[in-house]
Formats: sequence, structure tokens, C-alpha cells
Amino acid sequence: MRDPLLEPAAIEAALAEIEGWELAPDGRSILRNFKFADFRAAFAFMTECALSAEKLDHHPEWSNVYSRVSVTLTTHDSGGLTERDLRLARLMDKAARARN
Ligand SMILES: C[C@H](O)[C@H](O)[C@H]1CNC2=NC(N)=NC(=O)C2=N1
Repeated sequence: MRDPLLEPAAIEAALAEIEGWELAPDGRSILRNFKFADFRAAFAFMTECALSAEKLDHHPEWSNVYSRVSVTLTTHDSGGLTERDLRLARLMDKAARARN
């Protein structure tokens, strides 16, 4: 069973509440760039998020260059944004806050 897509109004409300994320131009994903002190901190963040993502069975599209981690969240199975993306975004924000 696919997760239901969020309505545009729900996406707007969520973006006002989760700090630092922006909506992709096509409206199907949210993006955030994280910055850490160094590669060690960035990779520790990714390790923590990877374990959380696996527990949620919801996985980020991301890339890392030294101290920066760029993240895109979308629900592939549903073809856009769902509550699962917001849940993972909040978890990633919390993990980043603990390292900044
Ligand atoms: C079978 C498995 O539950 C699905 O493929 C999950 C895994 N992780 C996922 N992650 C993301 N970001 N989107 C998905 O649709 C998705 N689907």
C-alpha cells in the first residue's frame, strides 16, 4: 500500500515548521544542505542517519563532499512527498543539531 501524497497546503505547513528545507521546483521532493566542522562530523551524521533511515525503511538521496552533506527526500513508491519524508527530515535535523 502506497503512502498518500501530501496536499500542497500540508507541504507548505510542514516547510514552515521544519527549518532549512526547501521544496524542489517540481514539488516532489525537499532539499537541504548540511554543513559540519569537518569530514569526521559529516560522516558521523551520515552514519547515524543511515541507521535511522533503515529503521524507518525510508532512505535519503544524498551526497557528501568533505564537511557538507546534500540531501533530497522523496517517497519513490508514491511519486512525491509523504509523511515519511517529513519524519526523516525531522530525524536528520535532530542528528545535525546534536553535532553543530
Ligand atoms: C520495499 C521498501 O520498503 C521500499 O522500496 C522503500 C525503501 N525505502 C524508500 N525510501 C524512499 N526514499 N522512498 C521509497 O519509496 C522507499 N521505499
